[in-house]
Amino acid sequence: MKMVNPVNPTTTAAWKSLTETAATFTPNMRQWFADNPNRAKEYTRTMADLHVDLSKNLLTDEILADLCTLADEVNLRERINAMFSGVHINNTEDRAVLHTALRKPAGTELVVDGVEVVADVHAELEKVYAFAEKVRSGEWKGVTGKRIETVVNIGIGGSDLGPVMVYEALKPYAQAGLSARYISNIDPTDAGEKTKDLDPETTLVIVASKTFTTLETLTNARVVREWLLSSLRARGVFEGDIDEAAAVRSHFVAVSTALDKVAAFGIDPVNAFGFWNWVGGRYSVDSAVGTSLAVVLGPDVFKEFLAGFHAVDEHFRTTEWSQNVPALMGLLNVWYVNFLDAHTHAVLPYAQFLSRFPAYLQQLTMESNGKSVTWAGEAVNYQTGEIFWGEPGTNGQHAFYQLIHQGTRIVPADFIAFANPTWAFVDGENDMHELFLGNFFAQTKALAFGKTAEEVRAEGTPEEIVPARVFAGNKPSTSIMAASLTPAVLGQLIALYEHITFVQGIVWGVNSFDQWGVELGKQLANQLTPAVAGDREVLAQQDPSTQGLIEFYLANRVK
Ligand SMILES: O=P(O)(O)OC[C@H]1O[C@](O)(CO)[C@@H](O)[C@@H]1O
Repeated sequence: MKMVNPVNPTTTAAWKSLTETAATFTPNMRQWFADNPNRAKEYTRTMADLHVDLSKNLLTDEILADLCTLADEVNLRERINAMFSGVHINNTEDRAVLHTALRKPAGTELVVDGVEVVADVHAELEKVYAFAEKVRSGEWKGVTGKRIETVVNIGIGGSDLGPVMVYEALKPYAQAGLSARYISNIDPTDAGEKTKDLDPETTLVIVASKTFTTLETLTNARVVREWLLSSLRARGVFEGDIDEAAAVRSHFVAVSTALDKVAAFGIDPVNAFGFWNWVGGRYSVDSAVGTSLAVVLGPDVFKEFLAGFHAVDEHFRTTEWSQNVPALMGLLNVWYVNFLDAHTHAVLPYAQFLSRFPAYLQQLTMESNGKSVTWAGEAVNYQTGEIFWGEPGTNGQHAFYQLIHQGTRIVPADFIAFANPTWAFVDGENDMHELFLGNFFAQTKALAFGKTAEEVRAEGTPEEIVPARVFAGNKPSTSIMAASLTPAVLGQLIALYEHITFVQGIVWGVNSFDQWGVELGKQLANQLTPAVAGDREVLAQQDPSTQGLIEFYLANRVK
């Protein structure tokens, strides 16, 4: 089925109405909450295990109604159905977009391009789980007969950020005696630091790359293979019957859609786990790309994680807009970006274990929606994309929150918190988690309601510094809570943001599933590398700034 051209959102009735509303919009959260004691209840939604309070957003019933109309006017429902049914909505790569099929329960069906994909997904998952169990039980041994203690995942972008974020988030579920590390950067420091205290005999390397052509990943894989072989050589491992090929077979497995390239690298195709070109890299943590997680956290945890995604998929696919959490959050973001001139979006998890979640979301949202042409190839005449960023609370409170509270910009913020901590400590009389959550509740309250000049004066503040101590309030935030950070809840959170990203992409009419914007830099890096290695002819072809930088490098490099 051919993709229908997107609707230019600025031509819709809802867009016009929202533009009119924005022109005279003077938010007053204090008033809104005073006028309607049910506001919190009326703007709170439940989705699977998530409790989502939207009431501290710059939102009225009228705006909400217009946003829902906008969703209809840009045909969001049809687009959702197109994605879930396998239409090639990634039109610049002529691919279906089916990360939602990765978490469909076994036994359900989905035929795409003549193939029953759910059966394929589960066959591959079973392969990953069987391998994971072998490593976990000690049946899988290193070449010298020792059981595996450390799994090193080598990948970058979607083949790294998802697995490392989930590993950090769900660490308490790791099997005792097993841990994971993640090498991504082509900066030699990354591989150097991550291997320096590792025992090669108990290390298993997973090379994860959808394309198996990514410079960083293949370079790191070669370097780590050399580290492993040379360390084993130094221990005399290859002096008897064991050869180097056997060591690579025992210590290297791969995850890729390009299994031929995996074999060329020397990894036994039997130890390669596949996925499909209809899974975008940034949407792939729930495929075999999560093999490190299945090994260290276990297949049961991984299954629970996938079930979390699926619960949100079903909510998103079947729920009307006014109750549909990903749709509402995506539409709200459009309201902020296109009508209230917000440029960035903060994600502030009150959970140390979610420290990598903002970085994960940066790839998800910015690689997806950082586009300036529509999927029909037309230049857009409105803003797209949002700059996602953030750090766990409370750390951020002592760093950048100042700007969110009192700066001139509007920074919509998503707060994420859990009723139960992973670690419990008591400090004197105080339960530490209560202190922690007290801060979370306080921040969203301060942002919404601020502090007036009268309130500042009433505290005895000298008049000349009253203005500096006023908090304007009306700073938008969404609070997302769950009982605990479980595998299912984490799957729900990821799927929530995947679908928020989709909603925004549909309103903006962009293809959220290609990433041509990363290509030019890769091409130029290939062209420039000889100059960096000292090739004067290639150097002379560069622009003066690039030449100057490379000259500085050549003059200062100590080899
Ligand atoms: O898994 P691969 O093919 O190595 O790609 C890694 C990452 O590189 C990108 O293609 C960007 O360069 C991402 O989209 C992807 O997640």
